[in-house]
Amino acid sequence: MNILLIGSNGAMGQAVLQLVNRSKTDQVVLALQSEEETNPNLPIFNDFEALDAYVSKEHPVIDVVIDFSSATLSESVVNFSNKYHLPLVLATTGQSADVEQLIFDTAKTIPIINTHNTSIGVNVMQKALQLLTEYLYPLDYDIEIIEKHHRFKKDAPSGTAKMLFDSIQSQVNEPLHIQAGREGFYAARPHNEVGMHAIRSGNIVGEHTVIFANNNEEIEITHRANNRSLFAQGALKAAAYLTQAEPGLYDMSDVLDL
Ligand SMILES: NC(=O)C1=CN([C@@H]2O[C@H](COP(=O)(O)OP(=O)(O)OC[C@H]3O[C@@H](n4cnc5c(N)ncnc54)[C@H](O)[C@@H]3O)[C@@H](O)[C@H]2O)C=CC1
Ligand SMILES: O=C(O)C1=N[C@H](C(=O)O)C[C@H](O)C1
Repeated sequence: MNILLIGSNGAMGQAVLQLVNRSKTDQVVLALQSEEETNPNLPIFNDFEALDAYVSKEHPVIDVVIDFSSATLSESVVNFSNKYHLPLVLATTGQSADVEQLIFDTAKTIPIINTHNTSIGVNVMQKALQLLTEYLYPLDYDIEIIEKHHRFKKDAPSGTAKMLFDSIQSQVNEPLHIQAGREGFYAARPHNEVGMHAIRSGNIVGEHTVIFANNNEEIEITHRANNRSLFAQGALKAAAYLTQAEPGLYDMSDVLDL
């Protein structure tokens, strides 16, 4: 696969490059990042205007776009991919509702995976959460989500925490309310509240815990990412899947056949 990598010198961009460098079949052929860098083997751009000018003039062969950058770029990433009919793995987190709508609309013309977590573990954990919620929420168990990440993470709560919430909500017939952190004195916790707590510290790669508890017992289910290569591996799997896919909005359960 020929990959256009958005966010190439970031923590995740570097993890993707390391993995691709060991591959016999995949290569990053173009890159975009905010920092200037000259690489004789890889054209690197700092904005979409320059990237667009190059692509429209040189017509490089690109099979897929992988984006691990910033939510501030997502609109441009989606519009660029659409303009050149390129499948898109959108792995960046923190998009606004407007951009989510743009992603939904654009997936009518190109294949898109919009996922906040490309790991196998988190995607299987979502299935486990659905089962736990189905049985325990009606029995009055409280549900809380705790996520922990490195000090450089810009968005909170994490995209994965929101995905886990969506899995829980999918099994409940009433609207759940996200309570982002807690402070001060207020009335008792309503049953349909899901607390969401974001820890930022050191170089924690990424950890997500969901607690189900009543007066007598607690169940905790935790996913801990020990390194970033698992996210890069998932993104490459997703990219390969999209190169064979019709236009549409897909998720990792399609890629992993869950
Ligand atoms: N879906 C998943 O499995 C995962 C998603 N992520 C998400 O990926 C994103 C990136 O994470 P990290 O690599 O840790 O961040 P980072 O801060 O280390 O890297 C960000 C990259 O985006 C580029 N960038 C940012 N703003 C830009 C701009 N205005 N113009 C051009 N380039 C720009 C930077 O130059 C850098 O290359 C975050 O949204 C994070 O939440 C991270 C890990 C896994
Ligand atoms: O920013 C990160 O690092 C991560 N972001 C993703 C998220 O917001 O869920 C996934 C992973 O936990 C790492």
